[in-house]
Amino acid sequence: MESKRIAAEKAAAYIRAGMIVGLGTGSTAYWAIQKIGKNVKEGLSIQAVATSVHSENLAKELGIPVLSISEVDSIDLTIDGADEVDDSWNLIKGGGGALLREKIVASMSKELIIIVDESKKVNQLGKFPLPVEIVQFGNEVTQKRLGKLGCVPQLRMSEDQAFLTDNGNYIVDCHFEHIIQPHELNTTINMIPGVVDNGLFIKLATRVIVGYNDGSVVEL
Ligand SMILES: O=C(CO)[C@H](O)[C@H](O)COP(=O)(O)O
Repeated sequence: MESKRIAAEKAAAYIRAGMIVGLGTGSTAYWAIQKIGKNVKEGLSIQAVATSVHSENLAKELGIPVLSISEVDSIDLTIDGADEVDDSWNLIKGGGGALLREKIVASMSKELIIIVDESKKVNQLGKFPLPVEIVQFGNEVTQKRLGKLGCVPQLRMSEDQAFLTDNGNYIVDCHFEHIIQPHELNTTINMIPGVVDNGLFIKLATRVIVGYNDGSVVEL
């Protein structure tokens, strides 16, 4: 908890007045949104774009002005969490189910600061199941095709129903264990009909900030 908060607060220090700021999703991004809300209350003038309905609601509760994605052409700085970060700063994201909006916002951002606690740093991606957002139509065959890529696909459930993203789609968590060529896998997955996008974020992060349990925080 503390390691996530300190990473988030270090990232928030990069925000300058007048910026359009992308707000990530998850328990680490939560702390960034809290800090931004505090700064806004103290007079910082920014506008934000959120990566999920949940983050948007939180931002509004804290008094952060939120724009719709349709109102912006580009974003100055986005702060978001990740489920895994490798040595090349490639990421697995989507543990919270927000990968599609997160990837769209990341791709529009001049700077993407990833904030993680130390448990998220890995040498190779893949231990964390890779989330893939798929449309409901034909989802059974899409899941089978994902399985042929060498993973065990598992439809994400919420209680006894399929989990639905903010976009009304399903998430399949693909258990690979080892992802050797993340760039190629990203392309291959996204070529499957029915796949909307997947949680591999390749060469999108411009800064990674890691919070440690001993209270230290390191920018990679
Ligand atoms: O990609 C995400 C949500 O879709 C999150 O950034 C990722 O799951 C990390 O979450 P947390 O900070 O709670 O560990």
